Amino acid sequence: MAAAGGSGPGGAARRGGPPRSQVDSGRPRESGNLGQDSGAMSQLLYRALVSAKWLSEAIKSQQPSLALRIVDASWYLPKMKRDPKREFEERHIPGAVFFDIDQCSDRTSPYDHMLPRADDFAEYVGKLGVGNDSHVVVYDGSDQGLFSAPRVWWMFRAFGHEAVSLLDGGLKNWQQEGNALSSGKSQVAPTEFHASLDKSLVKTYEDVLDNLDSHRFQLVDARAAGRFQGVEPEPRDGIEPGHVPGSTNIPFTDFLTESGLEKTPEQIRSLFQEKKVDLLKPVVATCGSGVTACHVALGAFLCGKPDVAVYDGAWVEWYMRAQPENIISEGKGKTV
Ligand SMILES: O=S(=O)([O-])[S-]
Repeated sequence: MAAAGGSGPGGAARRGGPPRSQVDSGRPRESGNLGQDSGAMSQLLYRALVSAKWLSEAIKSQQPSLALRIVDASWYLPKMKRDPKREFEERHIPGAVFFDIDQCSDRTSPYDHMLPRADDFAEYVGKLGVGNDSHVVVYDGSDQGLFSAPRVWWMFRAFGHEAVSLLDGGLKNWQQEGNALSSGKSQVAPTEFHASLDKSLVKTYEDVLDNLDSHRFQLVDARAAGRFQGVEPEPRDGIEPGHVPGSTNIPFTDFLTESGLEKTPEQIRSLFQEKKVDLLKPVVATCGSGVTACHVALGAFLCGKPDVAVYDGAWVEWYMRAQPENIISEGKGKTV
């Protein structure tokens, strides 16, 4: 599965990538184009999701021109008591490498897995054998189908790598469809990767604070409804539940079908409409720590809106830094 040069997926990405039929068998991914040229838009969107069938055929064909690099980005909340690295060694998609979301982060920040510097990201993914010509396919092993993988999809895009897809339905669906698994540590040849941060895809505490008055963007929070409302506990010690004033709640699970596949763009567009989120206007996604927020960015991407930014510090940072009046909660809120 090592990335190959020249006519690899970097080239594919520049040409618009493999034909849609090759990418996503059976589940149409055409989306509304929000007023943009539909040809250009479908070229842009080809990479967002690949099906298990496509990936399994791509692995079997071993075509160097695909320059495929499969990435297991499993990450779980501590309360779930799962060890994603150990699980990776027990079972993963053949050829996959393990991406550690906590490791590939700004380790100097007091907040969880904040984006690393571009050079650090480049060094980390280069060691995983990901080059600028790689077509990266990301998945995770969650019960939901996809949980943390969209974070890594978004990280690649934030660092300028557009040739990145998610495996629809994740490892769960891969296994349900009877596809092969491997075990053990991955062996990869390191390569070079150059990264450059697209700052428009990242928002800070100051941006969200400023937005309380300026209303420049719509803030969508992907946490479960009870955490958003303030009536169910946050999973992190010392952090009470609640939400940023004026934000809208769309739990990340609402973007998925019961079987863990991504909903269709039409269903996702209705979801945004029901929640009165206007996709023609700026949208920023948030959640507990910047992981599940990326489902909002993915959902909008599938509807033809690739510019949804993520508030990286998310609720943990907001709760720690905001004044009590800016913690909206039906529960305890913030008193000091
Ligand atoms: O806490 S989380 O929503 O980032 S998984």
